[in-house]
Amino acid sequence: MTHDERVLWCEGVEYGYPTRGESVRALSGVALSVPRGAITAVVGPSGSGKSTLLKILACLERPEDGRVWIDGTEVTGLSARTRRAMRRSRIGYVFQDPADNLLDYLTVSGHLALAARLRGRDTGADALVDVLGLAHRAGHVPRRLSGGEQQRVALAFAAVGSPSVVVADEPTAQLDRSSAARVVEALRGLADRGQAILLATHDPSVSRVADRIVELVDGRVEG
Ligand SMILES: Nc1ncnc2c1ncn2[C@@H]1O[C@H](COP(=O)(O)OP(=O)(O)OP(=O)(O)O)[C@@H](O)[C@H]1O
Repeated sequence: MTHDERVLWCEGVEYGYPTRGESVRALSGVALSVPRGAITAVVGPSGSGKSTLLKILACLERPEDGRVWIDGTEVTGLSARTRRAMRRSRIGYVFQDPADNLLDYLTVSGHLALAARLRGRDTGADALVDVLGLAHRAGHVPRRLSGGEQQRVALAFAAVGSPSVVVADEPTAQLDRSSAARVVEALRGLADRGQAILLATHDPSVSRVADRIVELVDGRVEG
């Protein structure tokens, strides 16, 4: 990967969770780059640090040490307010549970309009609805949608306005096989349109379509 292709990267990331007595080391010296137009999958055993790494890269947590860059800006030292603004405009985040991603009272189109307003741009919202196979669901609220459709709405919400990166933590974990397959297709469609995607997964059907695999073991990148 050339340096021009990467939109998000980190070096020397360290993180530990304070617990009574001693801290649980979750990440040690992690370096990673995420290029545009590709799916980067973080894989590894349960507890290896995948979710922690995604939260740090998405500016939801600060690392204890190490640095993170988004579009060439080093974000670890920025104020909480600037980090929030960075997150809103440059990062789309998809949580594992569809219920955590959507608002009960908003339709699919309502979600896309809200995402465009929050991000300050609405480029491609209509095309996203098509790419993600949601056109026939535009007027529906989440409870009228299947879990897989809800995750595709969450992906659309995350991708409106083409943020620098869409980050998805185990996006298929709560889905059956065929719904998961549609979500995987949707992720591929977004990447093929140039979107950078970073995800964590246990699901081989997801890691199979990834362009790059990063394996974490005990908080370190393998290999
Ligand atoms: N809030 C917390 N307090 C204390 N320890 C935590 C906390 N969250 C995570 N950890 C620990 O940090 C390590 C990394 O956890 P993390 O959730 O990042 O792993 P993961 O690879 O995403 O796991 P999974 O695949 O099970 O979701 C684990 O040892 C975990 O027990």
